[in-house]
Amino acid sequence: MQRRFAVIGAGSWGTALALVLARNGHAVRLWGHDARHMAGLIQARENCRHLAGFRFPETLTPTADLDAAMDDVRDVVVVVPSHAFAAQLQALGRYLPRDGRILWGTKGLDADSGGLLHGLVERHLPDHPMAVLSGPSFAREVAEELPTAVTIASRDAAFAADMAAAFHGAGLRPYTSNDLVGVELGGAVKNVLAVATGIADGLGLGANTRAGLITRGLAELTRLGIALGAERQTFMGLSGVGDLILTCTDDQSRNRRFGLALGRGTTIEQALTDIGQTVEGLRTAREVHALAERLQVEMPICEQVYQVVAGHRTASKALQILMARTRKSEF
Ligand SMILES: NC(=O)C1=CN([C@@H]2O[C@H](COP(=O)(O)OP(=O)(O)OC[C@H]3O[C@@H](n4cnc5c(N)ncnc54)[C@H](O)[C@@H]3O)[C@@H](O)[C@H]2O)C=CC1
Ligand SMILES: O=C(CO)COP(=O)(O)O
Repeated sequence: MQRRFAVIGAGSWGTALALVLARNGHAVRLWGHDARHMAGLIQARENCRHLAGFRFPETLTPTADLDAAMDDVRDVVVVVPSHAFAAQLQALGRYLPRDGRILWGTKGLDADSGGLLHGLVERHLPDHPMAVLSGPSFAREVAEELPTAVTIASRDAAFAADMAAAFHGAGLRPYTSNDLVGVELGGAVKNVLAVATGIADGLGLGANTRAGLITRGLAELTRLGIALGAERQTFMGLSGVGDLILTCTDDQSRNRRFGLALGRGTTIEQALTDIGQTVEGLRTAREVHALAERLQVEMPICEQVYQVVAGHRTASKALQILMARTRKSEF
């Protein structure tokens, strides 16, 4: 069934998700806060040009006007960076109808409380069905319709199934889950671990180091998840080990490239400027550090990433500390 969607956030991921929905025949309004960027998209559509190299579907309407984007819309897809998530939900509050439903593609934690993003949805848009879409999915590959599998998690199984049907197409296969916490957490923490593996590769360490960091990173992600009430098996799925492998091993990842730059001795500011896009892992490293401390969960790799990005430690010193930790049983 064709429906109307508002996609809020016209960066690479919001644009890719809007393309998926529009190609599936849904009427999609893509809203972005950057008026100049949106004017370019509107003009491209009017002139029947392409959107970031992709044919502009008839069903996709870009706009910088939130009133127009939200007019008569029930299903909202929020894809702004995590630092803007709370403010964006507040702005949406006055538009969302009583039966409105929210899905987000943002991967990160709440910048203020360090909590998961569903807590913000519960606070700002209470009593609306909500879901997160996460998993190994570089925006460009999704826009190119290269086969991609993701997870849509919601405590409302009917909503997850409905959203999975809306996004399902030639290039995107969504699975469903009821483990909202586990799926959200995997998407947030993998960014910190991608910075870690990037740092190691930037230092010129080998394939053994990378595989060790990914595996032990998965162990600490799982520990934190269980402390937060997630299900262990979620971390063996697409939003856990799947996204971890993708982001830690492929240079399309901005978080991995950020780590690579730090490992090679580039400053944080220069690395961010060179990447020129959202690097969630920087902020999330601080939030995971605080969360792990609060819950008394041992997360040595994330902790060392935090120490490096906070400027307390060099990358090579952080690696030395990890290797010298007290020996312990693997499981
Ligand atoms: N690019 C990707 O492959 C994927 C990204 N994500 C997640 O999606 C989220 C968005 O990332 P991208 O689209 O890739 O980032 P991006 O860097 O491509 O775009 C970010 C967009 O957010 C907008 N923005 C910045 N500050 C804002 C604010 N205060 N209010 C509203 N909009 C604001 C910018 O104008 C820009 O359009 C992140 O949490 C990221 O981790 C998730 C899966 C894949
Ligand atoms: O989340 C992503 C792929 O699943 C994108 O990762 P980066 O933000 O590191 O580019």
